[in-house]
Amino acid sequence: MAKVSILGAGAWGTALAILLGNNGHEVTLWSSLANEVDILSKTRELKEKLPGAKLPESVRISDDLESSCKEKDIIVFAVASPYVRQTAQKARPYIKERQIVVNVGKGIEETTLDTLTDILHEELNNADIAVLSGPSHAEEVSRAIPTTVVVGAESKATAHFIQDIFMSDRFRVYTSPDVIGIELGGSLKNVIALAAGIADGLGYGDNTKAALMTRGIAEISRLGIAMGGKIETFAGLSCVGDLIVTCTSHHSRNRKAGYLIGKGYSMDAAMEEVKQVVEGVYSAKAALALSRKCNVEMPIVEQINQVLFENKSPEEAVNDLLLRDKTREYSDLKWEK
Ligand SMILES: NC(=O)c1ccc[n+]([C@@H]2O[C@H](COP(=O)([O-])OP(=O)(O)OC[C@H]3O[C@@H](n4cnc5c(N)ncnc54)[C@H](O)[C@@H]3O)[C@@H](O)[C@H]2O)c1
Ligand SMILES: O=P(O)(O)OC[C@H](O)CO
Repeated sequence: MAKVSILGAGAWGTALAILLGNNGHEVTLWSSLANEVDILSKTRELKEKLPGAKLPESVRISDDLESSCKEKDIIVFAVASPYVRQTAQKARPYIKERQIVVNVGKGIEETTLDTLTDILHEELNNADIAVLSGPSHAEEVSRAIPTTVVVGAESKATAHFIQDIFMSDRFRVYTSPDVIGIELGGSLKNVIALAAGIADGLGYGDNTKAALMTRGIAEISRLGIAMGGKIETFAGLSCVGDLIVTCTSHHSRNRKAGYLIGKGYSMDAAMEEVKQVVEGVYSAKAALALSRKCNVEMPIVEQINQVLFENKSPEEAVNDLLLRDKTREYSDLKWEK
């Protein structure tokens, strides 16, 4: 049995608390949001986000960061990306040397272009930072629906330690040394999921969505490899796997926001309607900035930015994608004659 603390009691933090509590670990679930602490303490359930999924009795709910961080084997960051840095700054005094910290959020900071593990490295010096990611909607994990994810860590020992703690007969965990590849796949797929949702909202078909998903993977892989990620990771759970689930699932917040934009909502109105964090909106500008910094072409990411932030109509964005200059599918593949 391990002592685990989860910082962030939204849908994902709560689903992981259910998983880890049922795995027999001593779990503390912390939130800075009084309404989350209140509702979970009173009802043991996040009724609006995960109806019917009860926390095991053993899970402790807390609003006290010091006791939540002290003497833990693992601290899990399940915080929406815009709040990761401030949460890490608040937790810093209570984090011990070489503390294992696992990021389970997905995003890139707009102002610094840092991944969430980069932020944790900067704010929690000397902690042992890892990432857990993959196709894993909280609505399904909280109901023990079979799910697979990957954990990335700098050392094999840390990856295996985290794997053992999270793994159950319904939650299979693979390991990988490619932390940056896992982070980028998980964050950038949200931007492509917005595009897939927009195509659905416009009433386009399966062909259009398959095109966006496949060319989206090409864009993510190009950037990811330029930033040091490994090609295999972009064909794995944290990229292709998560892209499939996010672009096709009725649970996806990113796909739903895109769908509403395709139906004519403004970005702000769509985010308001979804009511939960839409990470792709926060990562879209960062993805565009990274593509320019690394000199990597990302036409879908460019069009999504114009739709979100420059009032371009989604129909015009689709036309501009289809009418780009003719090109090869993969520039590395060349003819012999
Ligand atoms: N929901 C899912 O199914 C799921 C699955 C896998 C990964 N994720 C990722 O995990 C992260 C958390 O997702 P979630 O659905 O639990 O998000 P959420 O919107 O429910 O928020 C999670 C936590 O973020 C913090 N937070 C949110 N708003 C805040 C505010 N205004 N001020 C301070 N802190 C605030 C709180 O600690 C909150 O508990 C995201 O990056 C998401 O992409 C989500
Ligand atoms: O519901 P979404 O679109 O925020 O996606 C959540 C997770 O990333 C799915 O693995």
